[in-house]
Amino acid sequence: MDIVVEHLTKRYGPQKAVDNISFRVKAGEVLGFLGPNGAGKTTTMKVLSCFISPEEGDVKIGGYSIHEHPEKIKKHIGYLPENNPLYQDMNIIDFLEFIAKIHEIPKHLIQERLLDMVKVCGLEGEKHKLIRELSKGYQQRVGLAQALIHDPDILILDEPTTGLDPNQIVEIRELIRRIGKEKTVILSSHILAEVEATCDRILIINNGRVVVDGTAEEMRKQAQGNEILKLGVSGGEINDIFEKIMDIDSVETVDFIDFENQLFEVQSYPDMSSIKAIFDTCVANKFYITELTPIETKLEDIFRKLTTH
Ligand SMILES: Nc1ncnc2c1ncn2[C@@H]1O[C@H](COP(=O)(O)OP(=O)(O)OP(=O)(O)O)[C@@H](O)[C@H]1O
Repeated sequence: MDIVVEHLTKRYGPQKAVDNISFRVKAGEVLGFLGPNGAGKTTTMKVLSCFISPEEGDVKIGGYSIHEHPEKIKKHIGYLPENNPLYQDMNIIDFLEFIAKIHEIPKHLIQERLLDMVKVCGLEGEKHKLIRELSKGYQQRVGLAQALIHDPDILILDEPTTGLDPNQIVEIRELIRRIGKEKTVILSSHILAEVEATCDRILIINNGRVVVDGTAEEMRKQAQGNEILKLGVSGGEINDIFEKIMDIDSVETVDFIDFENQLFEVQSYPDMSSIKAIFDTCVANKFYITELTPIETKLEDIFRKLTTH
């Protein structure tokens, strides 16, 4: 099921929490919704899940508009809200049964669905425990199970790994990746590595507006520009090495990184690579290379550049 968001605006009083955003998610895609605190991620997810209405714009899910068919849309959406509110005094099975009834799953199918969810979300060992007795990671699994119980085509997960320890984070990410093979998923986070590890595509929002829409690879390419290399050279005097590298036609700048270890940062002219010429120059001058590695623009740097005011 495709999601089409068109010119969406949501205000809280005078503040535009979401400001004229448009994007699409194709069926089967896992989209990472990334932005700093207060960017408008939760607000957008609540609109998509039909919990709040926008002032302007529309969202079409499988062709249905949120304005005209919110009830139809809700049947196709599984939503895991931020902070995952659960009924603490129910055990897992009773809680999931309660949610299944809310979704009006036919009585004769409920038992099968419950067992399915317990299996998919890895809850077998804990299924008779009260929710308040569960670790945070297991509570998050219960949250995923409640979002999935009516077998929705679309899963909307608001910061699903917040508050988990590193092992739990890896487990929940793996679970999401597995689920993402069969469903369209939108996942919000303010952690870049998380989105990169789990998602096919990344949408960065800031101050309620979309600032980037693409794959991690595309973002890197866009920001990369010129080739930048970290170069270590020995077997010669440092200023001599500096000059010989600077003499290479494709080299635009050479900077010292570490004088003692003879490390340089070498930047080439646009669309040029200096790797072969550096190698040839070192051989011709009887220098030897101790290190030659491309310096990648970190996604964190791109994110910071795009989202700091
Ligand atoms: N119910 C509300 N009433 C008033 N303002 C709100 C309400 N909900 C959100 N806001 C404001 O709208 C803006 C966007 O909030 P939102 O929760 O959508 O951001 P977010 O990207 O999910 O942030 P976070 O990563 O911190 O959860 C914020 O400035 C927030 O204070």
